[in-house]
Amino acid sequence: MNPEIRIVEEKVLSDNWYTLRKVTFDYQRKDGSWERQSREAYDRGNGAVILLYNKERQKVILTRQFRLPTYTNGNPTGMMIEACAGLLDKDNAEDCIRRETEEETGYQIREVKKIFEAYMSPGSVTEILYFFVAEYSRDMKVGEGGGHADEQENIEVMEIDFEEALSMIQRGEIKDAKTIMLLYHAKLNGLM
Ligand SMILES: Nc1nc2c(ncn2[C@@H]2O[C@H](COP(=O)(O)OP(=O)(O)O[C@H]3O[C@H](CO)[C@@H](O)[C@H](O)[C@@H]3O)[C@@H](O)[C@H]2O)c(=O)[nH]1
Ligand SMILES: [Mg+2]
Repeated sequence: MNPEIRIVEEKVLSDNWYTLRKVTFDYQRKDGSWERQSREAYDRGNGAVILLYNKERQKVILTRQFRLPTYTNGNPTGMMIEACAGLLDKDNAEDCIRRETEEETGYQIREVKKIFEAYMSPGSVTEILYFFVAEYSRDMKVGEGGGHADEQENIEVMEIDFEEALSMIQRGEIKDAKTIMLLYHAKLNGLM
């Protein structure tokens, strides 16, 4: 699709849980000459994330869970506060986020609104993430949430004041990019 790129070889380096590939390609420079490059790309599929908000009570629903990669890189407890999110299976992003919301938070939401999509780590991870927002209310609570027990998710559900969530970003207590993007989107667009 891009005439300035020619894929030469794709080699799977690891396919234990997700797939790590080394891709060798020729890249045409501005002066017309070609140079050979290779890059590793980690493919763990695509995902969807959602901010649940209640305008009347000025609250948002977030989750807290252990994230091993952060534990190996400077997060002393490994715990992360994040908006509810999940990987897409074969379903579309909207069905995925409804299902994931009920599994992780226990809320059965109605209207969801897609706000944008973003590559979260374009130099190394293939994933594109679909961003949603939805209003929730107490009567939509149909279960405890917590995630899939057989997937060992152990997700804690938190209901937090919107302004407090924004302060938690400033204090470094919320350090997850997708969650920061959603909270700032809500602030910037007057969702609350
Ligand atoms: N056994 C095993 N399980 C794994 C491994 N990697 C992930 N899992 C499990 O696979 C499940 C994936 O859960 P989801 O809720 O579908 O995805 P997520 O991890 O919350 O993904 C969301 O957050 C990611 C990090 O920000 C995003 O990258 C992703 O797009 C999405 O938003 C979790 O139970 C997780 O523990 C692994 O290497 N081994
Ligand atoms: Mg999840």
